[in-house]
Amino acid sequence: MAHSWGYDVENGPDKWGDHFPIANGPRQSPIDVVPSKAQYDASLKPLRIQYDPATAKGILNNGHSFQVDFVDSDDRSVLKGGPVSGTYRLRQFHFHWGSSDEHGSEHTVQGVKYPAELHLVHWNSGKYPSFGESVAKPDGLAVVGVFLKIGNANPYLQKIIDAFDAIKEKGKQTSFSDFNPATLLPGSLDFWTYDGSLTTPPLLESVTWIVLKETISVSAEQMARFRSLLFTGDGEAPCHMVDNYRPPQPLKQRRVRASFK
Ligand SMILES: NS(=O)(=O)c1c2ccccc2cc2ccccc12
Ligand SMILES: [Zn+2]
Repeated sequence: MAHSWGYDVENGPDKWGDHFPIANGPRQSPIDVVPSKAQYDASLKPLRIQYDPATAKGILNNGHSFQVDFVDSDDRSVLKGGPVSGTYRLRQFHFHWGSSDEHGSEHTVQGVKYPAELHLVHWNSGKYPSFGESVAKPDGLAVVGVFLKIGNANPYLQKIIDAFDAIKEKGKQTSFSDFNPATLLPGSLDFWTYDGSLTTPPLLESVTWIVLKETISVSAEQMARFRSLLFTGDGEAPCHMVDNYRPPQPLKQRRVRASFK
């Protein structure tokens, strides 16, 4: 039977190493970012992010999170600069969140947990012909992480939340168009960066992580809507999609660089 990883006690992060030994590898994600130990690197360029809302394609409940997928057949929505060389093309974004507002993010900042974390997934279109080709390469992927903090309702998140009724169960998807993910970015693009991995199986060590220092807002009511989604599919006993995060992993021989003093 195909391995079905998840976030329960019997198939969750502590068990992933049984089928994916790289779970104990040298560059696993997420990590706890310790700002005082991050090294300011003046050679880091400003992040250049340019997304075309017309590339938004659909929204899917994949049974682990929900993701918004983008047309990635050309370079209309791209990330450049920061710690990466060349052009990385936007593929999808998704979130991780908790069962309460006290936890849910994957990265933490000196032990501080946020209620949710947004991941914008990009692949190295300047060097590889496709996402599939890039996903296992050490410089194949770049993921921008953005922390969500409880505050005012976020009108840009609301457009995503309004689609949740159509994707409540695992496997459900619907069209999702004319959306600019740049509206989900904070005012400052100051970031920490380090070499890491996918935070879900297959945990491939192919991600340049770019974790933004500034948060975006989400209301407690909006977070409750995230928790209305289900891990389970039609006909299964319903299980709410919550706590779909991997805890921080050992930093090992890595350094974390900061784009700001
Ligand atoms: N949490 S994650 O960003 O590592 C991640 C991906 C990262 C890179 C490429 C594809 C990814 C697909 C994911 C699908 C679900 C959850 C995390 C995912
Ligand atoms: Zn993620």
